[in-house]
Amino acid sequence: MNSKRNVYLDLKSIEEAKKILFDQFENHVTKIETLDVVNAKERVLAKPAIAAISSPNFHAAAMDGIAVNASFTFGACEDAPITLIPDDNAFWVNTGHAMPEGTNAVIMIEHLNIIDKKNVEIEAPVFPWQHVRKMGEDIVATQLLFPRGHKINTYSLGALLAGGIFKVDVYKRPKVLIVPTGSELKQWHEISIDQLKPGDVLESNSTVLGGLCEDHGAQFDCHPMLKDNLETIKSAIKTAATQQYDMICIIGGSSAGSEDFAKPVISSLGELYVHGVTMMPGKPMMFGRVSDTPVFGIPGYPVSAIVAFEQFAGPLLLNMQRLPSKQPTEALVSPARKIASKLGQEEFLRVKIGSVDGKLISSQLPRGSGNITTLTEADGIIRIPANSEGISQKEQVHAQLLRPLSSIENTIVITGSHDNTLDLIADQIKAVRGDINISSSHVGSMGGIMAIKKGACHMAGAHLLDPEDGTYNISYIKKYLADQKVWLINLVMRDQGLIVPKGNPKQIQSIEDLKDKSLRFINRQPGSGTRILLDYKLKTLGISPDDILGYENDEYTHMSVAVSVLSGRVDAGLGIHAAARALDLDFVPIVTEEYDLVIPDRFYHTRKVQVLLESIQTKEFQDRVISLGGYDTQKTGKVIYQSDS
Ligand SMILES: Nc1nc2c(c(=O)[nH]1)N[C@H]1C(S)=C(S)[C@@H](COP(=O)(O)OP(=O)(O)OC[C@H]3O[C@@H](n4cnc5c(N)ncnc54)[C@H](O)[C@@H]3O)O[C@H]1N2
Ligand code: MOO
Repeated sequence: MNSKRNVYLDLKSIEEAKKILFDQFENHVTKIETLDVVNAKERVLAKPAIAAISSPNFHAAAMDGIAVNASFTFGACEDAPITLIPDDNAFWVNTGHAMPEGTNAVIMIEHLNIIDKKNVEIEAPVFPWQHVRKMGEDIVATQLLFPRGHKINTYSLGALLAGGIFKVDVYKRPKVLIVPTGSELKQWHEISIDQLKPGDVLESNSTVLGGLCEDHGAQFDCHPMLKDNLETIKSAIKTAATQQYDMICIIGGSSAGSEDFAKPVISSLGELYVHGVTMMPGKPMMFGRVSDTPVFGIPGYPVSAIVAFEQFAGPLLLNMQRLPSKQPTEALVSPARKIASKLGQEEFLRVKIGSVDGKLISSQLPRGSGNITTLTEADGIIRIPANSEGISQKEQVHAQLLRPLSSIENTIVITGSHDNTLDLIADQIKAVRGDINISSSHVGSMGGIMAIKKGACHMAGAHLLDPEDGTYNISYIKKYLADQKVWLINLVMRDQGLIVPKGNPKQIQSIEDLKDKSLRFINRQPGSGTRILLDYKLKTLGISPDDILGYENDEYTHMSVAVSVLSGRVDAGLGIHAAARALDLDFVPIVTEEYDLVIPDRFYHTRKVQVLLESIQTKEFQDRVISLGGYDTQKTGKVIYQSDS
């Protein structure tokens, strides 16, 4: 360790930090360049676009037919048709032709009686300018087509060309240098997966931030990755600040660790304006100035990096091209459960959103800012203000939407117990219907039943054993969902058992073996079918939960139980065979259980649910399920029970 630890000097709110940023760099606007219109898509006009010519630039026939002077046709009727003589008092025209001298109307060919080559009759008069596109109808020469600041989209290209504008003056795209730092980082193209050692981290932020630069109209260069070394990073930033970059983003090393150098680099080379913003994720972000270039210290955690960029660097890049900040699309959502949040920092909470019974319901995703999937899984972001301790279940709140509402509305929301085949359904359904999505969240079987009761999902995955008669789910439906008609459809039969390390080093053969206090166990959360199964087994075997080391520690999915075993944190956990197989662990079978889908009748008959039910009955789906291991599909898709209330 060769450096002092950083401390945040003075945390700023997002608004305060933005004000400082814009006070400092408001006037940083890129230079102007002249481009051929055809190369100017997505660029921003630095000068107004004034039409050079009118469009059409002449009176043009709008239909195929014959051009006439309307006054010549007045008085024509069925009893007294008027004869037109082509090339004399009328002229054949096609759509788009210039109107011949002296004419001001077009009669469509289908309204003519063609007598012979020389004589054409009409039985009705026409009014002046009928079926004629007058000169300047669309664009008039000297008209302002677009003011400066207009972002040229595909439609704009058509208007510019039609208005005779072939070159435009646009703001240059800002150029950003992205500097990934961290001795632990490995480039994907320089390492194979099997060479990765504990502590190595695949570098991904520079690709993501580069993409975000482009989304904000900028270009980017990626600096080669730098080790955590103050002098190396300092020298790279010093050089970069003399080059033609409009912005520099140092990634990583923004927080308080001994190897976090962004802050000393910026302060020693220039001036640091802000270090620490009261937001989560992204708190340690910073910015300052080196030479005249804005330099950001972007936190290394992937979600923190994205939030920090989108809140600060992105808007500054837009301003450099005189574009306004992006305004996200929002919708009012109802949280499925109460959301707690820390006072004093504005939280960007990632949520899944489902549309159930016409109401948008949000369910919270994990908060970890190191987990990029909390964003890739998210349908929206709820911003919880710094002065709020959270959101109650009764409140409706605004969520920024990350995908279109139509796509959210076409999503089947599955809540409840976790099973690996739910991921297969999500993929399989896409093979037949690209517009239907699956969103599953894992809250345990009882959580799923309760979500159905509350109208918060379209279906629930459940495997709730009734110890009295050995049936699954039916008695729970009768007890908790007596007020509605539901269908119980089997998804799979699956093996539940003890997931143990490869080779089963502790020779665990049964649940009784867990009584050995030297064995560490990981449980599932209360209300999950697996937990109910364990409790049932313990009861019938006469084992007290106190006899099991780790009974009180729980995980939410089979896969996280398997990960706990793989990491060596525990010696065993109860879960499905497929989870053990997926991570190449050993498995001691305990029971074969029924995993079903509980579907309210009002959703059962909808097209999207029927598509799902059809897709689980295909051979392709069932073959994929079998290949996961530990599954039987003989009852898949069968109606197990139908309640009649
Ligand atoms: N004692 C404290 N520790 C931390 C604090 C704090 O206030 N006090 N803040 C935490 C918060 S909040 C955040 S956010 C992180 C920010 O960390 P750094 O910006 O210093 O980033 P690193 O430590 O370098 O990396 C964090 C994490 O991200 C990975 N990483 C870094 N760069 C990349 C990249 N280009 N691509 C992919 N992944 C990257 C890195 O390997 C680490 O795992 O600090 C907390 N700590
Ligand atoms: O800001 Mo950190 O991003 O809260 O994890």
